[in-house]
Amino acid sequence: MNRLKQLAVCGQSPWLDYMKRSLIETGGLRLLIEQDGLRGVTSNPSIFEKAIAETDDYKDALTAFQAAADHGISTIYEHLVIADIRAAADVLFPVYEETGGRDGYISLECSPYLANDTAATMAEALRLWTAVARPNLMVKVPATAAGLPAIRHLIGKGLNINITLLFSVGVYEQVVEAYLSGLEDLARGGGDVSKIAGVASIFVSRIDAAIDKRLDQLGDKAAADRLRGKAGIANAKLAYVRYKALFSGPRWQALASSGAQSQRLLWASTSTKNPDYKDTMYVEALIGRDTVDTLPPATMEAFRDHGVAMPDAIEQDVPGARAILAELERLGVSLDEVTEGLVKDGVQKFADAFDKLLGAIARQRLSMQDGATTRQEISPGSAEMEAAVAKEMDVWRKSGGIRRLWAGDKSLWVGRDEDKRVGWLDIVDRELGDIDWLDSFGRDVKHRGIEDVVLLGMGGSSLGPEVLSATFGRQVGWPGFFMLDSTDPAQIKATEQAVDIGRTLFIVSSKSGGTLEPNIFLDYFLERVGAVLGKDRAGDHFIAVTDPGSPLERRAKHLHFAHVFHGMPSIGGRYSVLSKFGLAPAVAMGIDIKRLLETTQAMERTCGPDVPPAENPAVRLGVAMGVAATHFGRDKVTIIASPGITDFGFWLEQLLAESTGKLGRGLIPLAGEPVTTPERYGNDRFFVYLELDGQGDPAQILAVEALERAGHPVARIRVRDAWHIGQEFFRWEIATAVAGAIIGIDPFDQPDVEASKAKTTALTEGYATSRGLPSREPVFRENGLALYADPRNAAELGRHNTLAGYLKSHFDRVQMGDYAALLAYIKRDEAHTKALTAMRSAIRDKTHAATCVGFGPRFQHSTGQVYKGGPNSGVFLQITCDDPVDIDVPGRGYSFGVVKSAQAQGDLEVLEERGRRALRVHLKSVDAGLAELVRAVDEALS
Ligand SMILES: O=C(CO)[C@@H](O)[C@H](O)[C@H](O)[C@H](O)COP(=O)(O)O
Ligand SMILES: O=C[C@H](O)COP(=O)(O)O
Repeated sequence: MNRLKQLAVCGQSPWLDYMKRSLIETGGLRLLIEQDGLRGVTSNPSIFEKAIAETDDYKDALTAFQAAADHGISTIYEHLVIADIRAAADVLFPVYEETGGRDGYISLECSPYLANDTAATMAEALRLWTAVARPNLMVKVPATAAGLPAIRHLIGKGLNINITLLFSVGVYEQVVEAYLSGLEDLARGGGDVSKIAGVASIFVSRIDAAIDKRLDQLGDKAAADRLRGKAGIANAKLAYVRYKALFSGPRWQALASSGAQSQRLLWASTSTKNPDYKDTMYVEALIGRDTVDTLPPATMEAFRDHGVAMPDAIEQDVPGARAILAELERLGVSLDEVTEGLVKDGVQKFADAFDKLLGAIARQRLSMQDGATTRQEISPGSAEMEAAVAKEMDVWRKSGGIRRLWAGDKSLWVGRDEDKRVGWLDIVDRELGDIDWLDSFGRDVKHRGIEDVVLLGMGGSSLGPEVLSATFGRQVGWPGFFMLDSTDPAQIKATEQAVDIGRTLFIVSSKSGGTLEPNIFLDYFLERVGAVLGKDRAGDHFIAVTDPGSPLERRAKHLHFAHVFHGMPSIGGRYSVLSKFGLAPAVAMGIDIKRLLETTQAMERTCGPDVPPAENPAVRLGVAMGVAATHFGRDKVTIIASPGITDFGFWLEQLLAESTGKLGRGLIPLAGEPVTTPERYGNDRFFVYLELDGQGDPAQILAVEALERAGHPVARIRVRDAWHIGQEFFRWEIATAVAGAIIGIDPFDQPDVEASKAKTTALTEGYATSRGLPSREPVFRENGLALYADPRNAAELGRHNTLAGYLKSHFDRVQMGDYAALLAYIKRDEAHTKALTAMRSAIRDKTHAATCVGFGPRFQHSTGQVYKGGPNSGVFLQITCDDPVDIDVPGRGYSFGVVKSAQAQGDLEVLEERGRRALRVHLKSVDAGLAELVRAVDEALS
């Protein structure tokens, strides 16, 4: 007789500890049932990892599934695995029927990531049970502290449960208790207990592997030789003794009389790990009535070939088994300690296998995408950095960092209210579900013959739409787009003059609704529109994007705005571009937001909670930036963006600076700095090169290659086309949150931006009552330029006879690892940008420091956070100017020029209060003054 068939004669059911698609498709499983008397199958994450990652069995199914639509990694995994489980269940169904539901089962394990989470395990088990929809399924739940209550609950709900990762007899007793209580719950609720089957899987060989190792370390060779390879079987024998006791007596009889089956012991981990042991050792010793033995193919083959079936072997020499375990205890080898460690280790092993499995699926998904997800490559710069990044990546993998991030686990950051700030993670799906309203708004804009759209807003409420407008360009047949984020009177006038006021739609965008700038822009343009169209009709040319219940919403309603779009309180401004803050302006510009969002969805899946760090581009990027900054002082994130997506750099500056720049830490992002040769950069840079496919600037490309060769870390991202810009928003949002966790800050607050806002408001309100701003005496004047410094900075600068002398002294304060920032409260236009760029290049080339340029007050709502709240490594030159033409803010008692002065003054005061190295230069005439300043900076640095 086939030796395997003898097991059934001995009362034991042989199951197969293995699964892969071809086993079912080729009829192999059916043959095992027919020829070997196989009665069931078990699977686990390691088994599916080998099946999916190491065979070609699933290639066609995966291709077909992805051809229909793109899916997330877990969805693909479940699609493949559930199909296998169902197919195997169907092949095993005749066994299930023949044995009256005692055998014929296939097991499917809950995600090992959930092993320490009762509620999530329960939800997952129920979901899998429903999805597989086969009566001969067993859902596997681990015997962890969190698993035990889930086991009882699930049995009570009528599920067949295989309890896995069970090692200790003590825990086994709790498992039986959960089983019995679950059945009693089910009966109490009117359920049929006779329909329930369950097994308790005791892992055998792993116990020996762990104990043998300890024995070898004892230094008592005789004892080690006596006890080696004995503990696993001894432990199983004692478990069997308990099985017989626990499934007898009145409590059990009451259930049995209602048709309940006992929960059989299943021997798992039955292949020998030590080649010195007989390969059928764990099968032969564990034969016993009413048990299951699950065998991997090689063990099954070995037993078929030369196994010896001795009935009731499990009941032989139980006193000997007790003696073995007692001797181990005497020798100081604690079985409890070992088995406890094995549960933890087992969870980690399955999680490791699951990581590999999901990683393999993620790679296969990407390889099928033909570039639908934008690619990213990171050159680490040095071997040390590569090693440090790899170490941190492992921390992220082992601690489930990306899953915790997606779950909003605030302990990943500083543990305040970060869990309430992660609404941006699934915003793309939400917005796709709400797209009709936005579309009808787009039709309305078109229908009304709007010529231009002007967005009034600051920072997170404006930089995203600015990127969208610049990246997509003007859409044929749709309005032009302008954005106003400056209180500079000349800038406001220029915006007003660029549009036809009577045919313009104004989008007032403010998340809080209380920010001063958008509110006073609204005051001004409302009056302008009213003057052209009549006061009563003015409101109809405005829409608002704001959080529900904000002061702006109240104003919008009062003024009869054409539309009010709501943001979500769980999404901070700089993370809001894929919500209404970016989408409402995009629709008004005529951008197909459905296409934009659907393209972005691919990146959302690529960076999902189920994509392990090695395959998750956002984690890789965030870890690289975080490690570069915290371990290598490379905290100057230098953004080089190709033509076509230049403005993305300004959005990214805000995201990185405001998110990470606080508590004296953070990344200092800088965009718009011209590229140069490697030796002109310090060792404090982390470069990011973003290239819009087909629009790469050859000079930038060569420069980036040289940087890589010179050993600077560089992240390269190639954006396929404009539609893929949404993917970048999403990638960088996650990467920033990851980097924030490594830096150890709350990436969702902006305390120092709020401080500046408060200061500006106080100064402007003070002006309205006193008609003046506090004034200061300059420390020096020359050629229409005046220098201002607080006493500390003035003392540090010393006394000089020339402007260049002061500037030299100021920039001499730039040390290795510092950065220099030009903060200019002047009109943002090409000529001024050019002059500031000339200055920053000169400073960079002379000092090798990173340089930043910000136009005020725009930068206050962006990089301003890190300048004030980040490391004290900035040397600031504030540039202010007289405004020859000023504009009154209607009804407020002050002008835009006053607001701008208050903003500059407030900002400088905060910088000074924070001990920053700061100097202000005031230009009487902006153009002549700038030219003079460029000259003086050159002289100072020569
Ligand atoms: O389903 C079960 C147990 O219920 C089995 O698949 C179980 O997971 C396996 O036997 C073990 O994981 C295999 O353990 P090992 O041979 O790797 O030590
Ligand atoms: O980045 C955010 C700016 O400070 C503007 O804030 P807000 O959208 O609440 O007006």
